[in-house]
Amino acid sequence: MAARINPSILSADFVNMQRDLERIASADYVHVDVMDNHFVPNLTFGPQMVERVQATSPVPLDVHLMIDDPDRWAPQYAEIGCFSVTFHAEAATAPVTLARTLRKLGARAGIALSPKTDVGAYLELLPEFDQVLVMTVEPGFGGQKFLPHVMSKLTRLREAAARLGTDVWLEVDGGVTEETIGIAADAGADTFVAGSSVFGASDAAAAIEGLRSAASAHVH
Ligand SMILES: O=C(CO)[C@@H](O)[C@H](O)COP(=O)(O)O
Ligand SMILES: [Co+2]
Repeated sequence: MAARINPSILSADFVNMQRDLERIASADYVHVDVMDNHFVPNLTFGPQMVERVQATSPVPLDVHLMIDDPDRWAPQYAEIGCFSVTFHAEAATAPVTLARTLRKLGARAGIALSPKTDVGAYLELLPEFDQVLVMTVEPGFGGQKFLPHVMSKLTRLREAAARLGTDVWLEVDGGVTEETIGIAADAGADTFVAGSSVFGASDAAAAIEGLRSAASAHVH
C-alpha cells in the first residue's frame, strides 16, 4: 500500500500561503495545525483561515486541532467541509460522541494522542474513529526531534485494528524525515505528516516523493 504524505502548513510562509499550497500539490492531504495558545503554547489560525485554505488548496485538508474544548469547536471544521478533523484525546470530554458528530457531518473523525498519553483506553474504541494521530513530538511546534519511544503505541494500534477488523488510518506527526519515516512505517503507520522536512527543502515535490518512496518500502 502506498504511504500517504501530508505536509504541514505550520512550516509554510503564512503570507504566501497560496504559493506554498501549490508547492505541495502532489501531496495526499494538506495537514492544518490549529492551535489556540491554551492547549498548546502557540497560536496559528481558526476556521476562517482554514476555510480559505480549503478553497485554495488543490488537495483535501487533514485538520489537526490542538485546542481546548474540541467538543464545542471541532464540528465547525466538519461543517465547512474539511476532509478529516482530528481532536486531542487529552482535551475532549466525550470523544466518542464527538467522533460520531464529525462523521455525521461528513468528515473523517480522528483522535490524537500526545507522547505521554497511553493508548490503552482507546484500543477497543477504534471502530469509532477513521484515524488515530500518534504524536511523535510534543504538540505545539514544528522542527522538533522524532521520539522513537512512542512506536510501541503504533504496534498496539495496528494489532487492535487487525483484531477488530477495522480499517483505521494510523498517522504520525512530528520530526518525520526520510531518516525516521521508515521507523514509523515499520511500527504500523500508513499516514505521515511532515512540516519542516517538506517546506525546508528547495524542491518540496521532490521531498514529498522522497518521503513517499522511503515509507512505501516499509508500509505493510
Ligand atoms: O502538529 C504539529 C506540531 O504540533 C505538526 O503537525 C508539526 O507541524 C510537524 O512539523 P515537523 O516536526 O514535521 O517540522
Ligand atoms: Co499536526
